[in-house]
This record gives sequence, structure tokens and C-alpha cells, in this order.
Amino acid sequence: MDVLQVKINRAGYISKKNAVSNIQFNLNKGELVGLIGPNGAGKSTTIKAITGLLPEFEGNIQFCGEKKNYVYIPEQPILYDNLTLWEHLELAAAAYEIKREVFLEKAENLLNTFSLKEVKHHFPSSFSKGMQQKVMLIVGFLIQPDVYIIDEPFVGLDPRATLEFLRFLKEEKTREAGILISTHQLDIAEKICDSVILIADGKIVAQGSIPEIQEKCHLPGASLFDCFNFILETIYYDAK
Ligand SMILES: Nc1ncnc2c1ncn2[C@@H]1O[C@H](COP(=O)(O)OP(=O)(O)OP(=O)(O)O)[C@@H](O)[C@H]1O
Repeated sequence: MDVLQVKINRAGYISKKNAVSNIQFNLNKGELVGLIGPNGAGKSTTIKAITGLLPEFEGNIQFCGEKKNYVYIPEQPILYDNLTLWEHLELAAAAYEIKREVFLEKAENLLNTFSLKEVKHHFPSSFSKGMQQKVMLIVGFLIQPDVYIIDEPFVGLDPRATLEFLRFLKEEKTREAGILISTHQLDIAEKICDSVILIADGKIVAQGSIPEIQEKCHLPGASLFDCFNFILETIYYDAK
């Protein structure tokens, strides 16, 4: 069963109205889909189109899980200057009506796991980028939505935080949340994604499970990195 249905006829910005076009895919319960593609391909634009953040949009986006909600974690953390880390968590708990005991247990566990317990009464505006990103992830995992949409999660995270993050993603998949991640970390994507969508020049150029992508490239057993480069070279070669 789908938790998200995406049909973007076209979407973009005032100065670039068709930054992406004809992007269509569904996200199933418990499925992890990776959005990959070169710089400027349209990954963030696709994510912003799904989350309703673009001035130019034609298409249809349906969140169709049980709660019909989602958590969006942007590439650049967005946090309140005048709230402490703990107050951010309290705010999320209040907004999503999380029961007090459940909230306290989950919040402490997440702070421990992501090594932020010591700074829970500090202001995230004084944190490093990676620490701020962890705050955004903790808020997301606290809410436990039907769908996670996460733009480039791996860049600021240290190896330990990456491991914990992947462990939480796995748990959330088991809970049947759908997860959409954009990333350049193809070695990680290859390990964790049920399917990937390769975007280039604002369009989907390949889509499917890793074995399906390998088959499309006639490169059985090849890494996603090699398939990615093969597909892009073929496209740009053909276009010349
Ligand atoms: N605010 C904006 N206004 C106008 N054009 C934009 C804006 N943001 C992005 N674009 C353009 O839209 C296209 C897609 O950009 P997007 O940020 O979606 O790429 P991306 O795949 O996320 O790239 P990266 O891997 O570098 O983060 C690019 O041509 C980019 O120049």
C-alpha cells in the first residue's frame, strides 16, 4: 500500500519554471527510496515540490498513509534561535500530541543515542552543522510520521551518528513508514535503498531496484556508483 503518490508534471522557481518535469513515483509502506543524480539535477526541487514549497507547481501529491503526515528534514537545518534543544522537542511533542511518558522516554533515548544529552538545555543556534542536523533528525524520529523526506542526511553526520541514523531508519521501515532520501552517498544508498530514482536535467532517467538498474546498464553486480556514471555517460553521449 502506498503512503505517498507523486506526480509532478512540472515544478520550479519564478526564474526557472520547469526545473523538474514528468517526475512520477509511489512510495510504499516500509519502503526506502533514494533520489540520486548529479549536482543541479533536481533532487532538492523534487523534494520541495512534494512538500509544497515551490512557487511553480503542476501535478498531484497525495499523502495516503494512516495519519497522512510527513516529516521533512531539509539539507540546511531550520531551528528556532530562541528555543533550547529540549524546548524544540517539547514543541514537537505538543504539536503532535505525544503522550508525556512516551515523549520523555523517547526523547531521552534519542538524545542519548545521538550524543546530545549533555547539551539538551543549550540553544541549537550555537551547535555545529552536524549537531543541528541531529536535532532535526531527533525531532523527526520523535514524531514517527507515515513518511520521512530527508534531503542529504549523511553529509554532516559523523560515522557513529550515521550508524545510529541508519538503525533508526531500519526501525521506522519495520514500523512501515515510507522513507524518501536524496543523497550523493551512493555506497550507502546501494546498501539501504529498496529502489532508487536517478534524476538528470530535471527528469527521471532510470528508476528501480539495484538489480533492475544493473540490468538496465547491462552491468550485473556492478556498484551503484558505476551504474550511475554509465547511465549519465550514455545519456550525455547520446545527446551530443
Ligand atoms: N531558488 C532557486 N531559484 C532558481 N533556480 C533554482 C533555485 N534552486 C535551484 N534552482 C535550479 O533548479 C535546478 C535543480 O536544482 P536542485 O537544487 O533541485 O538540484 P539538486 O539535484 O538538489 O542538486 P545538488 O546535488 O547540487 O544539491 C538547478 O538548475 C538549479 O540551478
